[in-house]
Amino acid sequence: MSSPEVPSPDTTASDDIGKLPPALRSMWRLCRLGFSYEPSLMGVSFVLALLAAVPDALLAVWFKLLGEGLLRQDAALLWFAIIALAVSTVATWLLQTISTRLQRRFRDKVTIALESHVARLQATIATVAHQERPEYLDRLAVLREETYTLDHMYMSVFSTAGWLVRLGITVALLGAVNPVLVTLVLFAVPTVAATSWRPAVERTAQERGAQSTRLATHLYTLSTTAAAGKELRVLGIGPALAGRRRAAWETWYRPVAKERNRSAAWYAGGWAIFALGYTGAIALVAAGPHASASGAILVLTAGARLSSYLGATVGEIGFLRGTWMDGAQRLAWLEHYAAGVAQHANLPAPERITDGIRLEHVTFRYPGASRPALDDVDLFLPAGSVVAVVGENGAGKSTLVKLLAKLYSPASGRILVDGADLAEIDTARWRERLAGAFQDFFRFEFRAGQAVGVGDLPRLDAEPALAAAVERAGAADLIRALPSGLATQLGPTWDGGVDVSFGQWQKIALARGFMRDEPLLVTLDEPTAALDAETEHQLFERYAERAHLARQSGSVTVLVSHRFSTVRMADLIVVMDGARVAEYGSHDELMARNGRYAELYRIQATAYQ
Ligand SMILES: Nc1ncnc2c1ncn2[C@@H]1O[C@H](COP(=O)(O)OP(=O)(O)OP(=O)(O)O)[C@@H](O)[C@H]1O
Repeated sequence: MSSPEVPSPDTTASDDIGKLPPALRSMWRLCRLGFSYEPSLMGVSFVLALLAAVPDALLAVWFKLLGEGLLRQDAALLWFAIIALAVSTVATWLLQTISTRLQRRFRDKVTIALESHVARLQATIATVAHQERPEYLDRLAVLREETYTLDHMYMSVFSTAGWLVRLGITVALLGAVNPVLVTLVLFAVPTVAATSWRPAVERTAQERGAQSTRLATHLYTLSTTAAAGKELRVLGIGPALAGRRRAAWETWYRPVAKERNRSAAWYAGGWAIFALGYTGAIALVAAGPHASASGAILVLTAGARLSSYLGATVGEIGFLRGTWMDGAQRLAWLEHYAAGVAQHANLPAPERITDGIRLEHVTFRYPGASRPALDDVDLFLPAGSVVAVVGENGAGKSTLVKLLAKLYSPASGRILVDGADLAEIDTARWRERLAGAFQDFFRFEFRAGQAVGVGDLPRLDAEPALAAAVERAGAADLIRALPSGLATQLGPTWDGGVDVSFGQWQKIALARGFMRDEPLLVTLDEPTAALDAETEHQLFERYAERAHLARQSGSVTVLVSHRFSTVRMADLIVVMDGARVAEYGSHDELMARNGRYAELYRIQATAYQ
């Protein structure tokens, strides 16, 4: 089955992340998505939910006949009513039970499919802005919570359809006693309106405070996890953090509670109106012009059921309005955003780099930032070279690396790979040819071999490749010292898991970055900051040597480091200053120029003497 079309958000919105896409189309799309995962289970569950409603709603008729049989002393009618009551009750129970079991199965299967869909979307969006910008994070934080409840949506749709069938039959029965009774439905309108309006109002208040909830969750994680444990205790800021968490939660909760109280008052008012109508209906049938005992029995039973059916229907509609509509809209927005970011780049990555990577007037500003992180950068990174990037904190070094990895696109200017615009090269294929490691690496708590192997997924368990990567990263001693070598589980919270030091985690990250054999670009963004200067120096000496031997592959290595002893062995050194390239050249050239590099180099050399 083809994937349902994704509704596009309202791009006329002034807010630059765009409004959520239209509600109905998003909800319909989510239904079709569920159907595309499990068509038969969904179809059968739906039909059974409708069928189960019929005998349940007919109970009022059998009660009426029972009353009539008793009043008329009609044994045949009495027995018919009794058998019909029994059959209806058993049929309702049986159909309901089968339907619920099937719905659960459907729900379990769809849950995992939907969660995987959302996770895949977020993890594969080509750029990282959605994981760094507060507006995106707030929108996605709500979606992440809702993903766990989206599966309830399908159950709720089935139930709502069942309740509507019950309502339809009940209203028809009431109409048969006295057509005026159909107007009872009108008395339910305020309740239905209040119920469907309620979640939207509450949701808006929740989203307005989403940043405070994120802060509260962040502070809770800080207070309860090991990562921040030491600092927290040494600084003695635990109680202050707990206080701030409480305050952040209150900031979120106060307006939400206010909205909840306001909408609850409207809701209660709606129900009071229905109660008035119901009382009037009973009075009309029991004491009106054509009063009859059996009519009164039917109105009493059907009317009472009407109110419970209505309660259930509006409850489901309220849930659907809240979760289905909102979740569906957010999901459709995420899909649309992912498709938009996918950039229709279809050039393949080159087999090898023959000339080099050229940055032409590249300017980039982070969304919301007042000044550019890269400003009119012109640079040539020759094929087969090791290029070191140095500069003060915030000079734009990591940003340069992020642009080369296509995690962001330049606002203006171009990055050319052997003359081909990087923007035109398919992002996934470019990334397949990247390797490297970052200072803010991730600790993959897998088996050590897999924590390295994910650096080149097709060779996840390929022992020779793992051993080579470990050797390149200078991590062989570390792996040997682990109780089961590459098979050792990392992370103390897992069964038999071991913890390793920060520097050792960094070596594992580095080995992961060295998994790919023939990358076009290797980005090493301070990947050895946790290692001592001597170890880093030896590591890069070996690395640079190997990079020079493999020069003919054309691979370009970009190394960001603050250690000039490491930097000096690079073929080309780029000095960044205030988002611009201040100078570049080899170590000897830059020393001879006696500029910024020479000054920084001497300061560090003196400090180490
Ligand atoms: N995700 C982001 N959102 C907004 N601004 C950012 C983001 N990342 C970096 N910046 C800003 O962009 C500028 C360049 O940052 P970048 O991380 O490239 O510097 P850097 O030279 O790598 O610094 P360091 O040596 O400290 O790692 C800085 O002013 C920084 O505050």
